[in-house]
Amino acid sequence: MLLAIDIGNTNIVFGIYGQNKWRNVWRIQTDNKKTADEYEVIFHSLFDSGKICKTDIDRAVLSSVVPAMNREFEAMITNLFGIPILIINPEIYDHLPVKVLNPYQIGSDLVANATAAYSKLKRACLIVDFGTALTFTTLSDQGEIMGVAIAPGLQTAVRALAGNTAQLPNVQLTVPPSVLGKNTVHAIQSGIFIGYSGLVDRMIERTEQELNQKLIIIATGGLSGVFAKQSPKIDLVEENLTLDGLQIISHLMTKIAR
Ligand SMILES: Nc1ncnc2c1ncn2[C@@H]1O[C@H](COP(=O)(O)OP(=O)(O)O)[C@@H](O)[C@H]1O
Ligand SMILES: CC(C)(COP(=O)(O)O)[C@@H](O)C(=O)NCCC(=O)O
Ligand SMILES: [K+]
Repeated sequence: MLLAIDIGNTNIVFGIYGQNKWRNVWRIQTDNKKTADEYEVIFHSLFDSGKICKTDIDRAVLSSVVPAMNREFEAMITNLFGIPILIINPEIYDHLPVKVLNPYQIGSDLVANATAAYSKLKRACLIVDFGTALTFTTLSDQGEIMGVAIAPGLQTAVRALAGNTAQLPNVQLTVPPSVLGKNTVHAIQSGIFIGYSGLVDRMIERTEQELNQKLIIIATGGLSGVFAKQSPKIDLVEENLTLDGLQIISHLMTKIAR
């Protein structure tokens, strides 16, 4: 079975894939102060509670957009499983079904997302990833990554407001009852949630205009489920898109190595 790990700026998502499905998926906080030993304890206890036998895992694949954590994770995987690790990096991009035009200036999570989306759809699409950053990655019918747009994620925007003002609190991101906030919490929820739905719609419209074609819109990332419910332009929500991409890349690279 495969262990796939996606280190994002807020969360580390990892899963075990075997017999064509994700058997378990976990989400833990990203903390670059934790050591390999500490992550080993966390992985060990989650595997135990998921009744996953360590010896059943024979391959690992890792995407990280927090480079400072890579060494600890490599050490952790080696200590815990003693198996080979594939780290997603520009040197393998030539082997992928998607074409990466600027390999050194794109996050490996976005490449994994693109690989999963294009492998599933085989046509032009736009991936909206609601993570720490809100990213838009567009693929052509031929699988070329046509471009990326990056905005602050919703929670990041809320944190920035709370951090840079004396009187605004951190609020939970839910849909407000009205655009006209009647208290501080609703006012922020309105500005962020309704404001961002305009941002997302505009990015989709503008991308479709510039490419002069309709795109399939896929949402992923922490807040995709909450957001997609009130956004008619989003066609699909794929919670595990990044992990799916990692699984596909691992499968491909294992075949090539044989
Ligand atoms: N299951 C969830 N339900 C609702 N919000 C979530 C969930 N998981 C993450 N989030 C929120 O989504 C944001 C981060 O999303 P995530 O995709 O985990 O980010 P990253 O990939 O940058 O680590 C955070 O604001 C977090 O609070
Ligand atoms: C855009 C991102 C910050 C998104 O990260 P996330 O929100 O998933 O934590 C990440 O993909 C990244 O760090 N990309 C590097 C982009 C570049 O080198 O141009
Ligand atoms: K991510």
